[in-house]
Amino acid sequence: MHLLTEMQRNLKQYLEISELRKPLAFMLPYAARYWKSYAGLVLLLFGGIGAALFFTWFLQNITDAAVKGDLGRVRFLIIVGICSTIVSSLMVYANTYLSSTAIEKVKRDLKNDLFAHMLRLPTRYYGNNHSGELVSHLTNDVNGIEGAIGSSLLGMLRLPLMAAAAFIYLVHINWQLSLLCMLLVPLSLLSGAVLGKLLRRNSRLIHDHLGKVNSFLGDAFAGQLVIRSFTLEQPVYRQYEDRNQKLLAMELKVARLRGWFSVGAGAAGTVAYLLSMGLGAYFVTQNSLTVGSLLAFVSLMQYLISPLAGMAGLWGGFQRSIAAIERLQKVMNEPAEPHSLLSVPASASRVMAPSSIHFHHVTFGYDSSKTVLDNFSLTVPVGKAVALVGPSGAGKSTLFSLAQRFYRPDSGTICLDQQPIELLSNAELRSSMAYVPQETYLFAGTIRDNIAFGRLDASESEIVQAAKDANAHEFILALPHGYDTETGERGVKLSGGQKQRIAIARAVLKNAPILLLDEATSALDSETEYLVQEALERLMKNRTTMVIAHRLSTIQNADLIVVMDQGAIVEQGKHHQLLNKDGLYARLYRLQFEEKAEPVISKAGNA
Ligand SMILES: Nc1ncnc2c1ncn2[C@@H]1O[C@H](COP(=O)(O)OP(=O)(O)OP(=O)(O)O)[C@@H](O)[C@H]1O
Repeated sequence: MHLLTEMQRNLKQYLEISELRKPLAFMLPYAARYWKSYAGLVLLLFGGIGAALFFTWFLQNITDAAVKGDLGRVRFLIIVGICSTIVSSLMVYANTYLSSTAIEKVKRDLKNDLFAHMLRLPTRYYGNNHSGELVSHLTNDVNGIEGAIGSSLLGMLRLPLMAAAAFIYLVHINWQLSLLCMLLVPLSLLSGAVLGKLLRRNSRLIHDHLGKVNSFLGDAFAGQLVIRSFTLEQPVYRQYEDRNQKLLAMELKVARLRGWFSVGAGAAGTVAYLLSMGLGAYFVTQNSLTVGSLLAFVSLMQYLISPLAGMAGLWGGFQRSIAAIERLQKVMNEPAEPHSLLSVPASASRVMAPSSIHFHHVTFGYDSSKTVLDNFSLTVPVGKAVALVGPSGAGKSTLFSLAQRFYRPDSGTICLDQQPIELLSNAELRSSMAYVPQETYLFAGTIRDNIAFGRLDASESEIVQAAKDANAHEFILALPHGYDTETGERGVKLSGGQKQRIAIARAVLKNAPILLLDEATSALDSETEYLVQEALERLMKNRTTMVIAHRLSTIQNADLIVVMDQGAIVEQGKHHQLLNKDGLYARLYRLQFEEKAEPVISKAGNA
């Protein structure tokens, strides 16, 4: 008894049934939505088996009728054969159509769910995973599931059913010959199990590698200007070539595995075929088997042998799909944000009244090894502008990320007025803030679309007004198609100053009571700088504003300047107070002043 359960456990492990359970359970609800198509496919599967048996019967009978010279029966059988060929062709069409519909619909649903889930994943996840890898999940992996929910799965269902039906028919024709076929069963189970394990492991490696190649390509295209200006085309091409070569080597390994399996399965089938032919011919000479029965037997053997040889392909496709599903499951199992933008209906995202922002004893680090903000406290009063200044890495941008809850503090609280932001949904929190980033990201689309991201239901006149307030209207009208001008991927067609004003227009349109402004570091010509500055001052009016200032000349009118260093406030006050203090602010200010002065001196020296 103990030995039996032990054997059972070993066999289970070998066939990896338990490992298959989770990925298949994950796919089941998706497939279940299209149960009608699948039910149709199962019916067609039985229809297909019936057709195979029918054609065997047909072969047996037409041969025997021909041997007996019974022309009337031959004629009748030919008519029956033509009719059944028409029916079986229709079944092939229905099978192709139904399986494609079911598979494509499941893929669509899975992509939608996956993307929705990805949108809800915490910011940290995006920091740890390359965008190319994420795209790979939505493309390579989703396309890779086909084997587990489509052709391979149905093929694998068909194989044992067909084998069982053929076996019953074979026993009916001649039981001694049928025993020969039994040899094939353990052989196919064993080789399938071994091959499955190897194929799945290799397929997982291939999917992982594909994800990395996608990430590499994403970088290569996003950074193409860097590649060109540093003439990195050759080394980048070589790296791609290497990765592609590695992929080829992996694919060839899988091909070799499948090839060996086909050889083994084919050889086993041929031996069984030759044996049954030889033995069958002997039975015919002994008159214990008719010629028709022998032909029927041989044809049935083909139904058994060819799927067995094809099993390498089916099993390979199936295992490859399981590896893809496992990768998708990993993403879907990542915990999503609890207060999700997507889980809140749009109507709930109301614009809040002007409020103050309070950081109470906030401590935070992106990872446990390094504290970025240490017991940080700051109040930004209603309608006032607080400028954050400090050396690179002081933690200024981190404050913005925490205020928008892209990350959560390790300890301490952040409040709008007296309300901790933890009590607000993402929609409530983020609709009360407009963020103008240092680098404006322009999505592919028109200028109008890009401004409308500030508020999707804005009218044309509101969009134009926002552009006017952002000092962007004039330059937009001067573009070839005005507001309909395509900005192109990554907004390559606009200058830095123009992009900034589009970002300001977005913020104007959003009309949020709190403004988070990350001032651009890149220097603008004085006219553009004036236009940007004027637009910003208009935007800041009557809003609670936090501004990260890189150019200290622009924040001299701020209500409060907070100087940060290594995650803590080291000084605060008005511009002149801080200059008089002669501390870090005064040093940074002098540094910028000298930086500006230096080229002038060196130019003068050269002259
Ligand atoms: N996504 C992130 N993951 C891990 N560490 C990060 C991340 N973003 C920032 N850091 C680290 O946190 C620290 C503070 O960065 P932060 O961007 O807040 O500084 P900053 O004052 O805004 O600098 P800068 O003026 O250069 O933008 C730095 O040491 C930085 O390396």
